[in-house]
Amino acid sequence: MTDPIPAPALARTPEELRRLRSRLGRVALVPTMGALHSGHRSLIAAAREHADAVVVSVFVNPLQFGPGEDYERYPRDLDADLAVCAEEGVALVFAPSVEDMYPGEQIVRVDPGPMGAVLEGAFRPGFFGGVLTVVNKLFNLVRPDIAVFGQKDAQQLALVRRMVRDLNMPVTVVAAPTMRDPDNLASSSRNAYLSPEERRSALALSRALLAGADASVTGPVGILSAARAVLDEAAQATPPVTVDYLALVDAATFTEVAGDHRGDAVLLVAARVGRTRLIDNVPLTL
Ligand SMILES: Nc1ncnc2c1ncn2[C@@H]1O[C@H](COP(=O)(O)OP(=O)(O)OP(=O)(O)O)[C@@H](O)[C@H]1O
Ligand SMILES: CC(C)(CO)[C@@H](O)C(=O)[O-]
Ligand code: BAL
Repeated sequence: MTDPIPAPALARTPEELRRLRSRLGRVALVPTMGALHSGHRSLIAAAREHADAVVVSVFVNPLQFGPGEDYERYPRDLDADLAVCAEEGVALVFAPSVEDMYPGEQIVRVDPGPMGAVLEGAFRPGFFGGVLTVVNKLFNLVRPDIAVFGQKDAQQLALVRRMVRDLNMPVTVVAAPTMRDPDNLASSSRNAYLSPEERRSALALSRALLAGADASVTGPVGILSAARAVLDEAAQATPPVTVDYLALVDAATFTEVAGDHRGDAVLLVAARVGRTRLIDNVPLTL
């Protein structure tokens, strides 16, 4: 018989967190909104490589959701998340209530600057201010040495890196590559919203990125037109894929690249299928 998997310690309040955190040495934090999947498992595995103990936060942050977004229906299942964390050898799960994270009005917020106003920031006004504010709060509460973020949310990762640099935060940011389901759809908690037909249409996102990456020797114009051709076809599918943006940006600044760009870039797509909004990206070296 195999030994039972030890359950991670669970902190529901900042006070419980403080007490339990003090017993851990070098900590790697994996911030999440729960509904843990293989993408989160890979972040936890990366975190294990860098520290004595892994702390996972599970918090659906109301500050980063706009009106009409899916805050209310976002999947929440703490017991399932704790089971995943136990399997992955997580030492401590921090799952605070909204009241504990925001006991009064959150007046002071982190300003993400111009990089937070484009792409995801343009389609979700206030989103990155909400993300960076809660990440800052989580850093102050957990006091991690390392924090692991997924490349899947590429603009979020770039902005967290920039916040840590610009505000001299004593945290090392580690990036983990995007995990994909067997059909190549980027793993995401929001995939659970998709019907089988919507999921079939949604596969156009990864196909478009692959077409763009395959055209990388042709430069930015060729990359974007190869990806656009796949998305144009998907716009006619049933159910249709409605693109919010397709962009090729500098990996550090998130400004759109010109024809003579050399260096690290990211090809990004955001699109809606039915009521579900999905994002995906592929890093490229031009
Ligand atoms: N497929 C993935 N591969 C690698 N990292 C991922 C993947 N999906 C999410 N992450 C990372 O996990 C962390 C927590 O993300 P989150 O809990 O929002 O998951 P999510 O599945 O992206 O959810 P959503 O559906 O809300 O976008 C983030 O750093 C995010 O980039
Ligand atoms: C980083 C994060 C946990 C902040 O709420 C969230 O934006 C996410 O899950 O990517
Ligand atoms: N995965 C980023 C969090 C969000 O979409 O709200």
